Amino acid sequence: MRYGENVLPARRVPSLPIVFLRSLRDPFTAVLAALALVSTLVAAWATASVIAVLVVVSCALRAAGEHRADRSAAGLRELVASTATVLRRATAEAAPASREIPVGEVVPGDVVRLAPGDLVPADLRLLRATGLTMHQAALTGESAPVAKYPVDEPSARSAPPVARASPAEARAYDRGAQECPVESAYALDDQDLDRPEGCDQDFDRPEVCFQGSSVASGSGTGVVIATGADTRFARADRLPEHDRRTTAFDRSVHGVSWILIRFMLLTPPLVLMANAALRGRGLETLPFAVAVAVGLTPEMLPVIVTTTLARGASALARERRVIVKRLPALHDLGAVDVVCLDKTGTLTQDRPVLDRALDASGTPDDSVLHWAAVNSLWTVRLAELPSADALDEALLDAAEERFAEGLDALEYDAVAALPFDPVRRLSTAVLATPHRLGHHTLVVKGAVEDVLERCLLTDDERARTTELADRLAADGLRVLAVALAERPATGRPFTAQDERGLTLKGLVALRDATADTAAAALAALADRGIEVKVLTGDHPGTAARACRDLGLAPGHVVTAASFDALDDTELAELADSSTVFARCSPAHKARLVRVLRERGHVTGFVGDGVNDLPALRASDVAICPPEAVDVARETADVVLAARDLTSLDHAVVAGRASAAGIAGYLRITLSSNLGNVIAMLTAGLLLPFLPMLPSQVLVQNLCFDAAQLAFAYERPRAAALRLPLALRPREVLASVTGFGVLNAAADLATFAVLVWAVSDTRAQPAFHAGWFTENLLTQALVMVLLRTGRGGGIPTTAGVLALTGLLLPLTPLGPLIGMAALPLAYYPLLALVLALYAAALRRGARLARRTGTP
Ligand SMILES: Nc1ncnc2c1ncn2[C@@H]1O[C@H](COP(=O)(O)OP(=O)(O)OP(=O)(O)O)[C@@H](O)[C@H]1O
Repeated sequence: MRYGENVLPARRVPSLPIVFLRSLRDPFTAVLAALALVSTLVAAWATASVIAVLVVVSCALRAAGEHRADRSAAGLRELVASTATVLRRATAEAAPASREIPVGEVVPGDVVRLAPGDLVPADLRLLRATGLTMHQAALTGESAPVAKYPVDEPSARSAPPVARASPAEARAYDRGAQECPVESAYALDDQDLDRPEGCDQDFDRPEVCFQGSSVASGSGTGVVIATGADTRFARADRLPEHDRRTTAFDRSVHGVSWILIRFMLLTPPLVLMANAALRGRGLETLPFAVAVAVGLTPEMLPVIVTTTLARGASALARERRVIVKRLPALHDLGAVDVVCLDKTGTLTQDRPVLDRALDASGTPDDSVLHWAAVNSLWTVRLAELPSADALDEALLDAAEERFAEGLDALEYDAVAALPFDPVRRLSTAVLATPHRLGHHTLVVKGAVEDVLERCLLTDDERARTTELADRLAADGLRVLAVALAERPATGRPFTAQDERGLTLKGLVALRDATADTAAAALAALADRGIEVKVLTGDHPGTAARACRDLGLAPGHVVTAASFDALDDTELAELADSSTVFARCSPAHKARLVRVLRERGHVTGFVGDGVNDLPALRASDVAICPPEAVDVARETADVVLAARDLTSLDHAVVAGRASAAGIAGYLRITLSSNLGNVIAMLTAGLLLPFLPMLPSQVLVQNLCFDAAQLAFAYERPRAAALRLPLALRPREVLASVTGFGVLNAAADLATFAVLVWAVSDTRAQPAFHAGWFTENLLTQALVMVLLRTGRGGGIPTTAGVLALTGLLLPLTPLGPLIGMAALPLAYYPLLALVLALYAAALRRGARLARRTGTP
């Protein structure tokens, strides 16, 4: 292949060595490496080597897990990858035809068609455009859509953003495919290939659509000028930081990690100072201080997190056909307590059929359908949309059926079109008025309020039409108003300003059935303690009726215009207490999601259209059905199973299972580690010698870490799946501190036993062995008694850990790391301490379950 595959270099799955090197950048690893360095500097070779082993083992495990996860995520992404619509000839003689091809197969010279919601598959120079606006936020950071239009001279940047087709172009539409100058290709000229270098202002070029951007509205046709690594996106050395919001995962797992890292960094100086002040010890305690800090680290956290999430995601894909594209999103799904959904295409099928066409007085009138269909036909044709949107398609189907001449009844000489745009909620076609030379007819259709606002009507007429539309909407119908206007032909391009002083023609009402699985899905979400909110661009009446039909009480429906004046705090309150929000623009939907998140809700958003894009980006978890437009699928973290909204419930359950696994691991590891650290510090100050040698602390750590890998294979209990599971660092740490203190009490009781049993406190090796054994036994107990799930072989693993604790000091390895056999009298007393500890742990775990503490 001459140009290679059209894939961004960054999109390729990184190789194992690269993933390994990347895992070294983990903050825990960095701190461990720093501690190993400190140990090396003071020639504490044993400590340094054990830490190095810990680092290598945890990084290798993590890299293997991540590499597997990356590969399977790439495989899963592939399943929902977007395609591009190109014009190609099958053979050199054949006529060019429009076809969908994988984005990777796009080559320079291909002619690509763009429609709302499409991702730009490569860098394109526009040949034609109609009302085309692009989201370029990924390239420029600018969130408002920018207009794109072809210019004769690529350098002529002052051309206005027109939404116009020349009459010749319009008439030639049907011949367009035959005339299109393609082979697989369009003859690229030097100017195309001479792409300007370097400066970001390239992105301002109106005639070029850049890979990395997506179509906000309108349509266009362009020739590919660069693919893969040659695109401006791939070559840009400075792109704006992708402002991915901080998600629930960042706040919980990362939040806990950073608190721990601060503790780890503080521990060595504190241990040194305390030992110096109270025991007069000097730098010789440094290896011990380092070991204590290492003892606090949950080294396996990244491994457990990656493995748990990757296993959850691949099971979800296999069993439920739900694709999780960004692994931490699975954890976030478990924490979601509010799900916002758009209505059309998510709760309804988005396969509307015409119900009736009425004039302004409510009398059936086929001419209203005629003009609505004329608008649909010409906005779709002139905009060269690869496919009509569902409302337009329904109107065209109805017209074909209703009028004897079928679609021929709609043939006019069309001049221009302003395609539908979810912000304006209108579409306009401009026709050469038949038999009136020099006059144009504007045919406007759209949301009732927006069309009426542009019509010449008395207050009475306006009120009557609004009432009629409300009645139709309350019946669950989707209502569009149709209006006309005649204008003298001026030769200047048509703009939105021309849609004024219209004459109302009437209303068309369409029926859209609710999605088959929507009612069951809403009930399942409510059962799981998730609040559902509907955010739609549609009429409040239609939205309320659809919700009622699905068993969701709409309450008072809030319209977007009514909350524009509210500040964020007021809106957050309103958003919290209301269920349905109608007439929302894309920005309204995003604002609602944002204020809900700022109020502390973990918010998922399910949407399928371009109008949902800002809200998808603003949410904690962006979710879409597989039929969603390209850019929604690209933005989404989770793509649901085809036509099955109940798969959202399965995804939530899988999310809660992973979050519960991670929470369980954190509680067990951290409480155990914290207990050990508190006990060691206290004992260190009371004893004339170190309570454990650094190498012993680290070996014990290694054994515990290895045992904990079992947590990645645990299944949660049903109780853990009942409610949203948000890990809040403060709550996690409070519960960890409680169990940690309990653990430290058991350790210190053992310390007392040891002082008694190993009567000669100078018999350090026996003392160390006693404490080593007790530590691993208490850790085994914690694993069994504090776990929140089932399976995963935890009891067996805990058994092996306990045996290691009992037997290791007796093996040749014992003396090697400074341990000796213990007197037999120690064991019954140790059993007593453990029994008391187990009883206290049970009570604590019951209490934590009752109070819902993680
Ligand atoms: N092709 C179209 N031509 C003219 N008007 C349209 C067209 N499509 C939608 N509308 C009008 O614009 C309104 C808003 O459309 P938008 O696509 O933003 O949301 P929606 O499809 O109604 O609902 P949701 O936000 O739930 O997907 C619609 O309710 C309808 O009145």
